[in-house]
Amino acid sequence: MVAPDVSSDVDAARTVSLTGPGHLSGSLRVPGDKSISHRALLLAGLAEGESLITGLSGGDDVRRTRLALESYGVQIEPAGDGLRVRGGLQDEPDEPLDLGNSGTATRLFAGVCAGRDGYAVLTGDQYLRARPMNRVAVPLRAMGAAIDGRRDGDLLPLGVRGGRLTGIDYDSPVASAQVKSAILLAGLGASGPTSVREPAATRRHTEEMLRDFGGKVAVDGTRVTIEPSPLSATDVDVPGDPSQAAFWTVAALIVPDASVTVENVYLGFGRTGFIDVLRRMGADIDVDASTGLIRARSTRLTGIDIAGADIPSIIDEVPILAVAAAAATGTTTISGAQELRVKESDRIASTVRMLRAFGARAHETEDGMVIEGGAPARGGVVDSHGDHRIAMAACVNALIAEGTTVIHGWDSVATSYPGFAAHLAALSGGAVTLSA
Ligand SMILES: O=C(O)C1=C[C@@H](OP(=O)(O)O)[C@@H](O)[C@H](O)C1
Ligand SMILES: C=C(OP(=O)(O)O)C(=O)O
Repeated sequence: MVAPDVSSDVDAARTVSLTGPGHLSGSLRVPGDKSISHRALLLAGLAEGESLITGLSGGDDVRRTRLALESYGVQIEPAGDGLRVRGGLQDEPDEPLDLGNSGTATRLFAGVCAGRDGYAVLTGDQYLRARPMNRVAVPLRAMGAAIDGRRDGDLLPLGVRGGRLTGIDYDSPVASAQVKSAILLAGLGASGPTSVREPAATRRHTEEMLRDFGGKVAVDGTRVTIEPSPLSATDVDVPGDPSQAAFWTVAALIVPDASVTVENVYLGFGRTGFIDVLRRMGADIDVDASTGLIRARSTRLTGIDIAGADIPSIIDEVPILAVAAAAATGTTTISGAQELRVKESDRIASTVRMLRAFGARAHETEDGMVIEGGAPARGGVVDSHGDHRIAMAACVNALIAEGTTVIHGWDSVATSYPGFAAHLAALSGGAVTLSA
């Protein structure tokens, strides 16, 4: 069994190379779920009392949430394998909040800052500073917060002057758990109830965990309502990240004679769409929901159509599913995925470019891509465009490519999965290693 978060020197390398084809077998645990880690720390910070949070993602994104809470005066200390968080935020942070590469941390903190009677500045790295923030700023302004930023208030750095919010009933134009979460967090301290309705159901971590911390949350279909309520401390043990398990699942399916088991994975609502999609492609995958186990074995995959309704539950898995599609027989069409254009990179463009670097036949459409599977993969040169998921997807594709693959921008992987390279080395029995 390979443990989560085994860092290696290669994690910090700007450029790596590896040579396929590789062999793959064994079992592992992936890092703690990133979405749940952000929320566990944040809600513990907002709650009255001390919470012990274990199993956290060791990636830089979650570290940014911890640092932002500390800027708000929250006491956070190591305790065994976890962190002990003593809840209680000051009205305003002592310094600008630098959220690094994390869209989730930024949007969730926008909601927290809006609910506090103080001033906060939110910023991040060059990729985050290009991502849209009006999707959260618009509803938070409607609740009474004053929010401004570059490009008509849409881009970081954002200045937020919060406090004295009024509850709203908001119809979100975008299916986004980050938008939903920002509004619910702001609603915690508003006068009156706050509701948000999404156009399609997204991951439910915020509403589920708010309840665990004593929040008054009601869910009616795709509409969530929060009553202003104090939170009280509770311990959280974060399960493994399904979005990271997806890389090893696809690797096991496309590498000949492979079998990989991932244990202790979160398999709750809105996160297992990649398993459904892969099964529709013919994949041999076993799931044991009671232990969070996913086992995948080499399978001949077939191309399918992946459309709008599938997208929210695979929103972060499209780059690795595209690798599976390129290895499949037949054509895969992905549509209704325009949200991918505003992730860490434009993931429609960067995924298609990555596939083409391996000799695959793929092209962009406005809201997705078309991949004609079956072309033999040959090693190529890939640029991650600063996007961890493109770098990891390229690494998996390299396992079935003839020759050497070079990946520029590998260091982005540390935002979510330090130790990915060590896990690959262990699963391949030392046969595939990344060289810096
Ligand atoms: O709420 C969350 O934790 C996340 C929601 C998704 O973003 P959107 O809400 O922008 O779709 C996802 O892409 C991101 O990695 C994590
Ligand atoms: C989109 C992602 O994260 P975030 O929006 O938090 O930067 C991701 O991890 O794929």
